[in-house]
Amino acid sequence: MIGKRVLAGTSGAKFGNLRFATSGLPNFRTTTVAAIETPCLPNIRATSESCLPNSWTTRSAHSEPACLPCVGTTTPVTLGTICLPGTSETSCLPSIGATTLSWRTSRRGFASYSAVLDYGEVPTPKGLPVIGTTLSLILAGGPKKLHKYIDRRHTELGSIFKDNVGPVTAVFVSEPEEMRKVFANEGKYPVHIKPEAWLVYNKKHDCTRGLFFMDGEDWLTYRRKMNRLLLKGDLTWIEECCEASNDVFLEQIARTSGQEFGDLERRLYKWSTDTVLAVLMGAESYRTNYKKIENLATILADDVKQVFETTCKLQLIPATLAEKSNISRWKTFERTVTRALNTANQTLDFLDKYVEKDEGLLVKMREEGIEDDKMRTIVVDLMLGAGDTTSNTMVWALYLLGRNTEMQDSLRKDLGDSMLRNTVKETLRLYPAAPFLTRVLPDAIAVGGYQIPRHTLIVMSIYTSGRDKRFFTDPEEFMPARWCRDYSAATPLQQNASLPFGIGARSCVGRKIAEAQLQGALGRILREYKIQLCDEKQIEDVLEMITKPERPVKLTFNKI
Ligand code: HEM
Repeated sequence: MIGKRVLAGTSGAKFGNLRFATSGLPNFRTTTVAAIETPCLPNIRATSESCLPNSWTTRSAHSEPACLPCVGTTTPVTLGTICLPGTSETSCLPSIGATTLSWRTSRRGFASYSAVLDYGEVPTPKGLPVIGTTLSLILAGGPKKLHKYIDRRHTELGSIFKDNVGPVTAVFVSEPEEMRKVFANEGKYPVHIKPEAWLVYNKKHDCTRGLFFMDGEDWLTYRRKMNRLLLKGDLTWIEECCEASNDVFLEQIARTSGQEFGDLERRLYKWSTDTVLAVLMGAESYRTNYKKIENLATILADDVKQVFETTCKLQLIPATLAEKSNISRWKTFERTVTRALNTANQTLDFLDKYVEKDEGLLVKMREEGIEDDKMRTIVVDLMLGAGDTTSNTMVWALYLLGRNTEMQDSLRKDLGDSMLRNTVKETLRLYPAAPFLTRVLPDAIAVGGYQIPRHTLIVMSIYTSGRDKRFFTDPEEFMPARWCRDYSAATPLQQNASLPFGIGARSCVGRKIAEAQLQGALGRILREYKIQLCDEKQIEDVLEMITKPERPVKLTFNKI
């Protein structure tokens, strides 16, 4: 009579390794007892048509919600005994992975039971002892293909599974609602994972770093201040700064119009660096002094690119080991980071001299009461961190548009803000710069029907959720129009399925800068030029810290 005990029990009552959360129970004491006594879950489907008093819905971690038909009888029926792990009939629930069992009666409304399975039940790929599934990852193409490997695992094991990636065990989640739940439970000081090589460097050189590396109260204090400056209120000033750096970029395009726009990636790093410098100085100071800072901006952009490349080369080796054995890759990385930090510091001193008006982020940060040393730390990190994501997103946008000249034509006919926003959104859906977002939660949480202990590394598979065909028809297709408000498929679930900037308190603080920069530049390029790829062959995406094209994109801007 476990069912009865469940009904009479309270929400969260635990039986064996199952926990039941209940809702609406008082109404169901009599009618549903019999039904609740019955469900050996795998049998529900088989017997429902003839036996269940009303309509049932089962939702499992692995299957779509399925509504079992109403059979029009109101007589409670006992089908058997509930199967619970730890009782004599133990095998049913874990095998189906059911998480919620809910039912509806004509007179009494709705109630549901959630069965939360133990952490040990989280689906796990078969792996070898000690090395876990590392071998499978290597066979799938290694860390560069990690996002594809994880995507395949989701297809195989469902929207939640546990895997060892190298020495780390992580729970991967791809269901939008469950990802939201993780963010909603991230606590006051959300914790994300930082690249190990950087942590080792910071420790060795006693180097304090910006927002991405901060934690606890220190992070919250400065994050709130930066939110006020970069995400809230009237942000037209940011658009003006982006316009100023886009002018420089568009001039370069004009000079090379009709020929291959060589060194695309490097030039886009420079464009992203210019944008950050313009934001720091303010649009007018940047325009007036651009020539004076141009050389330093070029050196900084190249340094940032190299930091990124040398960090990627350390991806395969545990950084602590690389540092201890002082291998040449570590030495190169260390040298490159030190140089980039010096260049960024030097650039900041230089910029400060040329801020002429009461404008720009440097002035605003001082007004916000951010102390000079803290400002330096935060700003230097913005210079080092912002280049990769925006430049790379621009490469993908140009590639996707270049492959689809008809799309370019149709966008040109309706080049309003919303279409440009949709184009950036769609680019990031297909190629999210960060294909995984990480959180380590302060408390245990039920995700996807499993109890995840506190401090477990939870990885949100943004790449997989953004290509989920339940939310995006023809998910591999580049279709900016799918984000139009009147497009029938644009649902809140879609919004949650594509989270390139993350969500919640620790989401990207530079989002408005990135969007203004990308939308502004794409609008001007599309208005004035046709983007033509030099090589039409499809380019695969690889993971090198961010989702990148596996070979350089080559293209020409042809004046319209
Ligand atoms: C397309 C461009 C960009 C994308 C896709 C992107 C994406 C992200 C993501 C996914 C995070 C981590 C969120 C998390 O852990 O939940 C993040 C954090 C961050 N981003 Fe961006 N970003 C972009 C551009 C920028 C730019 C232009 C800046 C600055 C000018 C910037 C500054 C930061 C900072 C400082 C953090 C750390 C925030 C914190 O830990 O509080 N990002 N970004």
